[in-house]
Amino acid sequence: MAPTTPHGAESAYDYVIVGGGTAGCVLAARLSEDPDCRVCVIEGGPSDVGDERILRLRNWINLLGSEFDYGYTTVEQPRGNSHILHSRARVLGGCSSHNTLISFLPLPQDLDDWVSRGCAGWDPATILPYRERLLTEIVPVAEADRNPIAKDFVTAAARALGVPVVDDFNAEPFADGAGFFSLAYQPEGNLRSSASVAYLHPVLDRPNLTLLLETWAHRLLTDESGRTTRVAVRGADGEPATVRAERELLLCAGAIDTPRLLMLSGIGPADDLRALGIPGHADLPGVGENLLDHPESVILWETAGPLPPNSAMDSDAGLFLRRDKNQPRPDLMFHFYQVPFTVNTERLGYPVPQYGVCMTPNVPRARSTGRMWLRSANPAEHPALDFRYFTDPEGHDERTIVDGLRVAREVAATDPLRDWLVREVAPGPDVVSDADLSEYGRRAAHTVYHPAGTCRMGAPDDPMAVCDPELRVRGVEGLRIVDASVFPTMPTINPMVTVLLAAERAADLIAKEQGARP
Ligand SMILES: Cc1cc2nc3c(=O)[nH]c(=O)nc-3n(C[C@H](O)[C@H](O)[C@H](O)COP(=O)(O)OP(=O)(O)OC[C@H]3O[C@@H](n4cnc5c(N)ncnc54)[C@H](O)[C@@H]3O)c2cc1C
Repeated sequence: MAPTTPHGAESAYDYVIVGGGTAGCVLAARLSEDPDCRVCVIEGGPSDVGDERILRLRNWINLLGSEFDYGYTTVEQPRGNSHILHSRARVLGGCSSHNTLISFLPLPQDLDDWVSRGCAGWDPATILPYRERLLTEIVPVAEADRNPIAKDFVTAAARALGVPVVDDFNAEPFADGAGFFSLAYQPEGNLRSSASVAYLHPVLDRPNLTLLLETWAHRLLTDESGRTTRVAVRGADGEPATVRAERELLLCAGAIDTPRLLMLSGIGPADDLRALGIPGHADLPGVGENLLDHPESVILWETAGPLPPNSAMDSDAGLFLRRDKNQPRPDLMFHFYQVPFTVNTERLGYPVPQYGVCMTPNVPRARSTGRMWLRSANPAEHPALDFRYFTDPEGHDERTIVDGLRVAREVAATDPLRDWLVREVAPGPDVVSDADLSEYGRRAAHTVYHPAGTCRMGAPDDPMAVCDPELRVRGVEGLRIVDASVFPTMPTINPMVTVLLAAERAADLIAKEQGARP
């Protein structure tokens, strides 16, 4: 932890937010509602304002691996796929400017899990009412975007599996069901209602809100009193500078970059950091641990010809299933893609059909957890990510994928979906045994792009908790984390709305604490 100011100017604000992503945009908008409160956002990527490539939801797939993607890779995954590109958005709005904007409230039991992990104040009765505050426009996929084959997938899934057709997954907690998703978008024009569009665009002219774009935070610094309130950045012009928070520094850099920044600043597992020559500031062994994700696999069919063209973002419908009917929550989830997603099957040698669809069964509450760590003290070097996919000793995650591939075939064999499909391309009808389905499913696996948990919150006596339930970093004064890294466990559903709710709550926690100060 370098206590000195690097070359370049130091500017000061009340709150400094590192990362203008999903959570960062919410916090920036909420904290700057008070005109006397000076808020600065440090964002590594460019603005999304007026950029059609970002703002048009259906272009999301073209952003994968683009200039707007940090493009993390993993260490070898002996039981999974070592070739996954872990996309993380480099643009204002963060992953909400890149993702498919599927919007689910967390299920009440997902939040109960957090409370049982020592996260007081994150119970459903406290958190779910924040939905009323969300500024993102969340609506079920519009009728005009409902492709006939996706409709037939929903009908076939409900018929084959005996689950209800769900009109609005956010109307009430659900146990299982098939249906079109709700998306944070404006169907007219296919425009994103990302955290950036919904929260920041309307308030960009606030004089008390400063955005430092294309600016990379690479180390946290202490001030004269020992509080961690300053951050060393490299600006768009390549020049070093320092930004100081007079009230609090808020880390919103996401589940990969928040722990990365902490570790580069000497906040993390002390022995590991010392071995890299990084002076220790706070020994927090949980930083980088508990790397969570939703792993998925893929099953691919060729269709007779081109499909009707309408869609919101090519994966508009899905399915939740309970294999264990004694449980209140689904334990298997599917996205239905009306395009062939072949990035992993092609690498395994399967043909790429000109016209096709796929289903991607995923593991909603995976039991394999991973970790990430720094490879060196060089802030430019990507950290090592080890998701340890499919390594849980009970084999739960692998079993879920095998069951998912079989369930997918049942749905595909059911009217009215059946008539659209010419043949199963991958893994192909000859792959039927548990062992063969597992081998294929794990090698063709992908991520649903939901890393979380790497700075988890927890009870004061939990040695692996990085922050307390009010999101303050333990043993480090002046620093709070607000992003997907604080999740103690993975919610069953796609997590963006959970991040938005967490950021709304964080804004309240910060305001309350500020109000309590003399
Ligand atoms: C392709 C894709 C599809 C997805 N689809 C869905 C979906 O449909 N529904 C859903 O619920 N979830 C989806 N997700 C996941 C969801 O988008 C994320 O979980 C969520 O947006 C994470 O929010 P966050 O605030 O934690 O981080 P982010 O939104 O990633 O924000 C982090 C921000 O910090 C900035 N940053 C990072 N490091 C630094 C630094 N050192 N200095 C300055 N700035 C920095 C980044 O540029 C970024 O803007 C998807 C994700 C991806 C990538």
